[in-house]
Amino acid sequence: MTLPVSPDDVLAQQLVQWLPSRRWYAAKNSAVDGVRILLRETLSADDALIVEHVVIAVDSAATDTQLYQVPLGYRPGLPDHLLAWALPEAPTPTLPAYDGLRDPDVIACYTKGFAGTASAGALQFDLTADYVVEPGLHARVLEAEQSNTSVVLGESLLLKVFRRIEPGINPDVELHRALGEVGCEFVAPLRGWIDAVVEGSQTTVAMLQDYAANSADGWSMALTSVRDLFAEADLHADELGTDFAGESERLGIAVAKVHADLARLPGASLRPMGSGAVAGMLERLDLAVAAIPELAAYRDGARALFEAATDAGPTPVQRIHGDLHLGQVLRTPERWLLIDFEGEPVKSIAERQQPDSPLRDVAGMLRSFDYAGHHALGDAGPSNTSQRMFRATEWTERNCSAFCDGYGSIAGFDPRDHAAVLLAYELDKAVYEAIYEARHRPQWLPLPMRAIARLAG
Ligand SMILES: Nc1ncnc2c1ncn2[C@@H]1O[C@H](COP(=O)(O)OP(=O)(O)O)[C@@H](O)[C@H]1O
Ligand SMILES: O=P(O)(O)O[C@H]1O[C@H](CO)[C@@H](O[C@H]2O[C@H](CO)[C@@H](O)[C@H](O)[C@H]2O)[C@H](O)[C@H]1O
Repeated sequence: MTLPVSPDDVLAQQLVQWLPSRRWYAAKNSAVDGVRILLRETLSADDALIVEHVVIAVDSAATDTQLYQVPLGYRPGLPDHLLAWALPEAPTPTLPAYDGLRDPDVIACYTKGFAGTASAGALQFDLTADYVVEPGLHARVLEAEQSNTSVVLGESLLLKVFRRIEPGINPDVELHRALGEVGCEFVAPLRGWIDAVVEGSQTTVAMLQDYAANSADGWSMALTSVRDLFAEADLHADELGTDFAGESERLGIAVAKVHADLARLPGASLRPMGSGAVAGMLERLDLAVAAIPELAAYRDGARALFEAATDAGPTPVQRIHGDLHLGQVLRTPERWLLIDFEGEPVKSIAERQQPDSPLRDVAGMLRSFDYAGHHALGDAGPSNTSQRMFRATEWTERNCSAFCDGYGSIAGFDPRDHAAVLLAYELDKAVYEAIYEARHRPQWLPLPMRAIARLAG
């Protein structure tokens, strides 16, 4: 090998330029002031390929320091399909570096780590009892790159490499493990995880679980049903071949069963919604107003709705999913699975580990039915009073109702009987969505705006 890899200070500069264009980089709107390399572990090195597991701290004046993981590959000449994933060239001649999770040969180092056939260095690979991983599994990265990067191994396992990491155990691993231990059928079984010591703290860096090969996500299925509704001008939602209400009811049952299993974890109790929770919701609304000034008109209505929830008496609190929507559920041939228990990405891990109301998850699903029902309308704004708007709302109400029926049949209470609390969580979620859409998908902003007007107007 003739060329060296970039030294730490040069690699840090390359990453400063490269990070803002990554889908998984969370602080896109804040300038990166600097990158510090916290861990740089060589997993494999020969003349054709060097593999490094890199953990960095990203400093920015606008946000707290954030930690990210960047598995890197280096090759003397990058093949065409890796060029799109390359880091910017270094100022002095060095081996070209690229996002390693786009290269099956790099991923093979992680598979071998689980199989126990490669040295793991600073990374600690764990498998759940008696589980065995074969070292030669074919690797395929999931194209829909989201907050993290997920790789399918041998069409039977999913390796999710967390991008933004925080010290401690990641709730996705923690809750999948806890649910597996009590035999919950509504999550994909956890098979393993990887830890590293980062700045002195044990930190989860990746998770291995069963890959549900023949599954469809709830969002795509719901959209198919809505598309068919719009195509059949004479039919109501309940007359469609692709009526979704049966699935929504089964989904309600699955969510309630997961909640029942999560309620076995420490911290479950009955609690009224306190003034602290309302202050948090109003704080979030203030953030939304700063980004979308027209939301200021809903401040009084929102405050009244949030405060009504504090008078509503105690409701259960426990560990929950925390960011539940139709994109976080998969329909396998047998049942619904809930995925991605990381919680709301804007909260710290410590916040996400606090007991919270299961009604927050229910509200997340109700918001998602609202999104699915209305997103195909084109002009989804409040001015759309067409027949299609009427039918979209009919679809949404039908599926929200079926979901609550299913949930109530297991939970022992109907979420709609806690209307004041449920509405507060729906509004809080819509406010969160308004911030999310303004930042990432402004053309989707009318969806949460319409909900805020309905709930707090
Ligand atoms: N166990 C699984 N089986 C099959 N596909 C899965 C599984 N878990 C996640 N997925 C797919 O991977 C995508 C990303 O997973 P997710 O856990 O939501 O990651 P992220 O945190 O990056 O959003 C999901 O949208 C889903 O399509
Ligand atoms: O990436 P995550 O799954 O953690 O969630 C974030 O992105 C979601 C969009 O991909 C966003 O969800 C919103 O849009 C969905 C449709 O694309 C809809 O089903 C959800 O109800 C709606 O909240 C989610 O809020 C955000 O955290």
